[in-house]
Amino acid sequence: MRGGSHVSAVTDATFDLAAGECLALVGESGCGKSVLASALLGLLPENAETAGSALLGDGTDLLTADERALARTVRGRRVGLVPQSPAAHLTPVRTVRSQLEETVRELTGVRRADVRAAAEAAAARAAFPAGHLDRYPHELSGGLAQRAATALALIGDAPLLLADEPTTGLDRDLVDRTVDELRRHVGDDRALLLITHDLAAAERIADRVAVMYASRVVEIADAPDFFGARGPRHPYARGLLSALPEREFAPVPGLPPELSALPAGCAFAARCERADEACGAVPALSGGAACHHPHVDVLEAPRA
Ligand SMILES: Nc1ncnc2c1ncn2[C@@H]1O[C@H](COP(=O)(O)OP(=O)(O)OP(=O)(O)O)[C@@H](O)[C@H]1O
Ligand code: NI
Repeated sequence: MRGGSHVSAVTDATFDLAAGECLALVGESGCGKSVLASALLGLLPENAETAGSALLGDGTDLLTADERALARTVRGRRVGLVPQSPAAHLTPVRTVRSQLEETVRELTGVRRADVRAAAEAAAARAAFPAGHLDRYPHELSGGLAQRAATALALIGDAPLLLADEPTTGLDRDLVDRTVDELRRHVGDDRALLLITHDLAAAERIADRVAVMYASRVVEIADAPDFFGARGPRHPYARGLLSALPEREFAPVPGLPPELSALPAGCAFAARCERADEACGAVPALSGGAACHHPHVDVLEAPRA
């Protein structure tokens, strides 16, 4: 892509997401999480190549649907997005109130007389202070822009909501409040894909966890298993969890490979104490982990 080189940003990502469910997608910076979200919105750059499919419940394939259909019937309506860089998604020349009201008019059947109140209610859901509604995006802190973007994304009540790092720049209380609100959005009949670095936020609201490493989904697990005594199966996922301050606070040694120069076999092998010659071949995702030597024991040091 950039400079003519080819980046495999997402490979072998297979998962499903049912109504009523929250899946947290976690993994280090640059592993391909946001590219995956872009693919699910039909927002990949023109020169991107895709293979496979990303199906909505009615069979619409988000990877092949034409741009007009995506813009008219999918984005915002059936697939909502809390973008990773909200500042870039807010319209610079319009106040937050005016953007919220426009989205209410576009995506809901609210009567004209009630648009203002509906916009204010959306702001309140995302803990965006009413006193800042008449500000322009450049007058907002990062955390406030984040909350404005979350408020906008909640308005359409989309059956699938993608939240790409929705808690960046928020302190712990607001993180909890924001993810709880996103979880409420799911209810019984909507789904949430929460992309996050914040494993505590994932533990708080996710039903399942998908771990991405160097463009691949390397583990999918039920959240209570993943965070509980059983622990993750994949050595990388175990390492991510152990790196948490409230656990062992020991980072995974080494760095992930460049996605433009992925090794032939398991991309984690170079950092993995379990690696052997079997790892020269890419492991398939089976039994919840893409690993030749998954952990089958329980975590040695369960949480205090
Ligand atoms: N438009 C693009 N052109 C070329 N490469 C890109 C493009 N967008 C993303 N990439 C590359 O794809 C890879 C995955 O990027 P992505 O933004 O999905 O990572 P991420 O997991 O979301 O990271 P972060 O946690 O930092 O947001 C990176 O190597 C990035 O440089
Ligand atoms: Ni990202």
